[in-house]
Amino acid sequence: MEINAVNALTYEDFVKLFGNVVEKCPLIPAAIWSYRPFKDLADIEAHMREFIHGLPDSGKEGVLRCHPDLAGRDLQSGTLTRESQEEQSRAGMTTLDSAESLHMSSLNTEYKERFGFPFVICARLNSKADIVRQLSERLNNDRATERERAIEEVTKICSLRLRNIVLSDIQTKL
Ligand SMILES: NC(=O)NC1=NC(=O)NC1=O
Repeated sequence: MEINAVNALTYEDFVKLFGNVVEKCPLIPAAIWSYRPFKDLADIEAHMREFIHGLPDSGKEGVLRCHPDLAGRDLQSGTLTRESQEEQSRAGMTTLDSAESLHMSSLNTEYKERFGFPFVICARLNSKADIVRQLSERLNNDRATERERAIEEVTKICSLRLRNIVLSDIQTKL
């Protein structure tokens, strides 16, 4: 999708197209629509990143709480968003055996009890083993460090989802 086509989108169409680039947080694209015209895809990503990093700690934790657990309840009940479903299945979360599933759920519970928000990682950039290792390692962080680390992962997920939308549209156009 050409950047000037993105810039020409109405507010409603912009939020319809980019509404879930940050999981269940349409507020973020709704807010950065005001910064159009965007120079290019990287410019949109930069505005999204700035907005997220500019949130107060409570806002950052709110964004994290909008994320479904990896291999969690939403996956089991089939209520993940399309993007999350695709990301989680590609990271092997849909083919865990019962021991792995139990291990993930106890680590997720321990993490949530410690930090008050769910463990978030960019599943598309990590294997199943990476995810378990990161979850175990990051449990040792202090809250402030872990909040920033998790938000970094949110911005990676956002960038990949943004590219998916803008670049895949180009493919259908060609
Ligand atoms: N808790 C999570 O990290 N969830 C997710 N990461 C992704 O990349 N997709 C998800 O649903």
